[in-house]
Formats: sequence, C-alpha cells, structure tokens
Amino acid sequence: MSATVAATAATAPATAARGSLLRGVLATWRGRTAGAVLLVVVLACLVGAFVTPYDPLAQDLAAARQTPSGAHWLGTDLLGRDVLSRLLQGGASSLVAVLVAVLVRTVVALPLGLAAGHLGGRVDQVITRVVDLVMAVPTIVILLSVLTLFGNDLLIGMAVFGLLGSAGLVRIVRGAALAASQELHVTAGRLMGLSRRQVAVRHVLSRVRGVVIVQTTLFATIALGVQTGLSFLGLGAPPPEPTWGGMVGEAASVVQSYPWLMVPTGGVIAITVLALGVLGDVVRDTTADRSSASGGRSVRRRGRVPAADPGDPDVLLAVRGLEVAFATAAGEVTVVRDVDLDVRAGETVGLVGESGSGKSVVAKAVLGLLPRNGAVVAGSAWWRGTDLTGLRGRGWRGVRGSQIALVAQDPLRALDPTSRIGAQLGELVRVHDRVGRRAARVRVVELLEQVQVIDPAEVARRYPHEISGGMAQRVAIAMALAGRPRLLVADEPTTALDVTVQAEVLDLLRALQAETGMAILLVTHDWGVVADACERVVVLYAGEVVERADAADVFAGPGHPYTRALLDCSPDQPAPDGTLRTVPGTVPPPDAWPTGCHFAARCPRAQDDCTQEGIPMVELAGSRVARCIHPLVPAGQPVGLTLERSR
Ligand SMILES: Nc1ncnc2c1ncn2[C@@H]1O[C@H](COP(=O)(O)OP(=O)(O)OP(=O)(O)O)[C@@H](O)[C@H]1O
Repeated sequence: MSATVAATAATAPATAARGSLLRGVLATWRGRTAGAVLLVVVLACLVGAFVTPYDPLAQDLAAARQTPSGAHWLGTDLLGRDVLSRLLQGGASSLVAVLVAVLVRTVVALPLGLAAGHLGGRVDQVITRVVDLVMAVPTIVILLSVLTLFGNDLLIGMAVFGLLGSAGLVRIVRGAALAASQELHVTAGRLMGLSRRQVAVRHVLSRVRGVVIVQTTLFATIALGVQTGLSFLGLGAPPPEPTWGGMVGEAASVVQSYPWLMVPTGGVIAITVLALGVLGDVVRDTTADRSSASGGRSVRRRGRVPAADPGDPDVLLAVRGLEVAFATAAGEVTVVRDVDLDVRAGETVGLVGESGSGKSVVAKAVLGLLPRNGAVVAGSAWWRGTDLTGLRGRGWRGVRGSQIALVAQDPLRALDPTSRIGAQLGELVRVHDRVGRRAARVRVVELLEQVQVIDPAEVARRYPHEISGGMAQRVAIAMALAGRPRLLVADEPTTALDVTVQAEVLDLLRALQAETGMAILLVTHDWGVVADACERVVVLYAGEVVERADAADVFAGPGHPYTRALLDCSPDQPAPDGTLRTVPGTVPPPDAWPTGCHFAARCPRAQDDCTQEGIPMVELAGSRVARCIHPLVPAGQPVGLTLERSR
C-alpha cells in the first residue's frame, strides 16, 4: 500500500463519521420524534422540579382522587396531592438515578473494552477474566445488599447497578474494537506511526461510538425499569418523597376504584421507555448505514434523459445516458457514464468488457439492485414507457420477476440453503400465478422440465447443497422463468461452471429463447459466449460504452481498438508461443479516468487529439458505433452526443 493510499485510508473514515451521527438520527422522523419526546420529558422533570405548580408533598384530603381539571392538570392522588407536581419532582430523581447508572457503566466499560479489544494479549486476558467473573455475580442480590447497607440510598444502588452492568458493555466494546482494529484504515494509522492510544482514540473509538450509544439507550430503559421497581418495592426514597416507582405502586393499589391515577404515572414511564427504545433503534440503523463503504454519504440524482424513440416498438429496454456513482469514503465516484443500449424483443445482447469495466453495475442499475451507497445519478432505463430508474419499493412489483428477471453468476446465492428446491420454486409460482399449492406443484415440475432437468420430481425434493453447480444454475434459470419474463438479465451465468456445463447452459438459454421469445441481456467477458449466443454486442471500457454493433460485424472487424485488443486476447487466439495474450497496461480506476478517451494510454492508434476532450460515439461502417475518433473502420456521422465535450 502506498503512503498516500495509507494516509487517505487512515484519515477518511474518522473524518466521515465525526459529527454526522446526530444529523443522521435527526434526518429520520422516528429519530426526531423520539429525541423531542425525551427532551421534553428531561427538561420538564429537571426544570419543572423547581417550579412545580403545587408543593408535591402538600396534602388536601378534600381534593383527593380528582380527575384532570383546570386546577390539577393531571388530577390528584389519594391524599389530594397534585399528580403533575409529584411526577415532575419524582421524574427528576428517577432520571438522575438512571443517569448515574448509565454514566458509571459507560465510564467503566469504554476504556476497559477499548483496551481489551485494541491492545489484546495479556491486557485482554485479564480484562476478559474479570468481566466473566462480574457477569457471574447475581446482580439483584448484590443490589439489595448494597441498598440495605447504605440505608436504601437509591443513587448508590444505581451506581452499583451501573458497575455490574458495565461487564456486558466491556464485552461488546471489546468485540467492536477488535473488529475495528483489523480494518485497513486502522492498520494504516499504525503504519503511519500513530501510537496505539492515538489510533484507539482517533479511529477505533469513532467506530465503536454507534454500538455504545445503542447499548446505552437500551441500558437506560433497563435502569429506569429497575429504579421504578425498587421504588415500587419501597427500596428508595422513603414516602412521602415522590418517585415514579412509588407513584406506580400507589396507583396499582387503587387501580380498580381509581384507575385514572395509573394513566399519568404509568404513561410517563411507558413514553420515556418507548422513546429511548426508538432512539436506540434509529442510532443502530444510522450506524449500520454508515458502516457501508459510503461513510454515510449518499449520491443524488442529477437528471433524466427522454424516453426511447417511440417509433421503435420492438425496443423493450432502452438505456439512455446512464450514469451511476458510488459514495465512498473518498467522496462520490462515478463508475459508469453515458451508457446507451437497446434490447429488442427476442434478441440476445452481450454486454462485454474486462473486469471492473462496469458491466454488473449497468445490469444492477437496470434492475434497481445497486448497493446502498450507489445510485443512478443521471440518465434513464426505459422499460416500455416506464423509467425503471425512477421506481421505488412497490413500484417494482409487476416488473422485477414478471417483466425482467435476473440470473446471477453464482446460482447457489439465489437459492435458500434451508429450503427444498420444489418449495422455493413453488413459492415463486404462487406469487406470480396466484395459484394454490397443488397447481403450483404442477407448474414447478413444468418449469424444471423447461430447463431440461431429467427427473424434476426428484430434484424438487432436494436441498440446494444436494445438487451440482450446473443443476443449480438450471434451477436458478427456472426460478427466473417462473414469472414468464420478457427480458432475462444473465450476469455471467456460466462463469462459475466448468466448460462442458457452460456449453449446456448456453444451449439451454438459446432453446428457452426460441421457445418463449424472451430477450436476454448477457453480461460476460467471454467472446466465446458472445459468439455462441449474441446477436448484438455492447463493449464497455472503464465505465463507458466504447462500441455497439451486431456480433457478426464485431467478429468480422471491430471499429474500436479496444474491442480489437479484447478479441485478440480471447483464449482461442493465443500468441505464437502458445501463451494467452493480454491487453498491455491497466484499466484506469473510476477515480482516475483521464480526459478524453479512457483507452488512449493503452491504444496503439492514440494521437494527441484523443486526450484533449470527451470522445463522442461515432457511426462507422456496417452496424458499428464506436467511441473513437481514429477507428479501425471508416467513420460516418457522430451520434449520441449526450457526453459533455469538456470532460
Ligand atoms: N459498492 C461499490 N462501491 C464502490 N465502487 C463499486 C461498488 N460496486 C462496484 N464498484 C466499482 O464499480 C466499477 C464497476 O464494477 P462492476 O462490478 O460493474 O465491474 P464488472 O465489469 O462487472 O467486473 P467483473 O467482471 O469483475 O464483475 C468497479 O470499479 C468497481 O470497483
């Protein structure tokens, strides 16, 4: 790893995480609501305790057991005391007790967990043993003994509760710190000469922050329950001092004759616990999002491109000016741009390119399956008048599976290992065909026959681990066919299979296409597969389409030097010494695309004008359209000028 890469890796995630968690939490309505409720409860209790409408201890037997009124907003209790005033003052002491428990737990657990996970070795062993010991101690017995010893002093009791509770948090922080210590940027920090303490504070602490906050909100709800329970049992502030637990106890004793009293007392505890729980959930969700490569950033859409030419009714899928970007720790990175391609009914289009050229990203963008940190930032993918890139959630119903289906590279990933093949296929059939179990069983057998499985009933009874890779791919194709799609997106469907099985699967796809008339978008890096299966080819290089043409024209003589180089590297075109040819040089990564032609640095025909400005797609002889101004075949008129010339 170079020093620059190490430095970037070491600093970026810590910077990204800082200060944005609160914004992430407040960005959700659940986070805002829970935060606002807690703020109101805490402020009301802390401030209200000093400005209560009535003396919380003042009795007025003539006004006992009153329901809410203008004078007593929350009514009065059995001795005529104002419930609101008692709730406010009782709340202050309850919240302070919870705060003590939470603070003690966090202050003890955080350094110990960090030290154990980050330093490891002897330190880890000692801390882990002590933690095991503390976890074996019966908390309630210790708590009751301490309260007896200190005259029911609830604050001391809650401090001890926090101390005992810290053992669990030490374990959690240790685990998180251990995982964080092994991450690239933390290792890089060490390589750059930061001390262990600096790395722990700067990087590991920022990574475990989320888990600590989630655990703390959970523990606060438990502490509130324990504090309430102890007061309920009379183990806390002695009467007539108000506490939430004591008030619940009093309300419980008259719940049948005066049920109202339970509403404000139980209600405020329930609301506080609920708000703490929701806040914990939101923090967990926010930190889970952040743990993806995005560093919490997301990518915004910049624009759309008009629909496909309505004059061509044969076009099922029309991708226009598609641009996809990912939010990474180093910022937003565009990985494919200005992609145009059409798939017509009944044809097979090959999407070809070296590893990392963007084939899978294009396929996933069409299916709305981009990872969370990725998004279509410009352009559109039109499916018979609908822009797929604008669909969300339920909008995909009736499209994915029933119009467009996916067959992935690794068929076993599409299959649930815990469920029989027949059950999995049957479930899909019932969803698509809305039929009962019996009819679904018949269709499952039909589907397995359709993918040329010899004993369908027997295969349907098997689990995924009981079938071969080739059979698993047939089953995955059968699953894709369950919704009778008009387009099958096959993302390297034969790459994981051996050569004989590859040929069988390709034959199967061809036979299915002839039988059903569906179109296929075949993602591959294998020219043999293109030659066998495709009518048209789209070649991608470093995120851009460099050539589109009929397969026959490409094999007869491609227009783009990259297509030529890629064809020359096919396994069936070995060098004179028998070795496999490779394209000299490397593909530029998405964050280092050059100005002008992305292939120029590796291109034998490159001239000065190739690197001056963005290269448009140019119509060439035959069906060829290539992003090249010095093509291998004669040029015609420029087309597809959606590219900004300045890039
Ligand atoms: N989640 C992601 N975050 C950041 N970058 C990503 C992500 N997924 C893909 N990329 C980048 O997008 C680019 C295109 O990747 P893609 O997987 O589409 O390549 P490909 O042509 O399908 O390669 P392969 O044949 O190896 O599957 C690559 O540079 C890849 O690193």
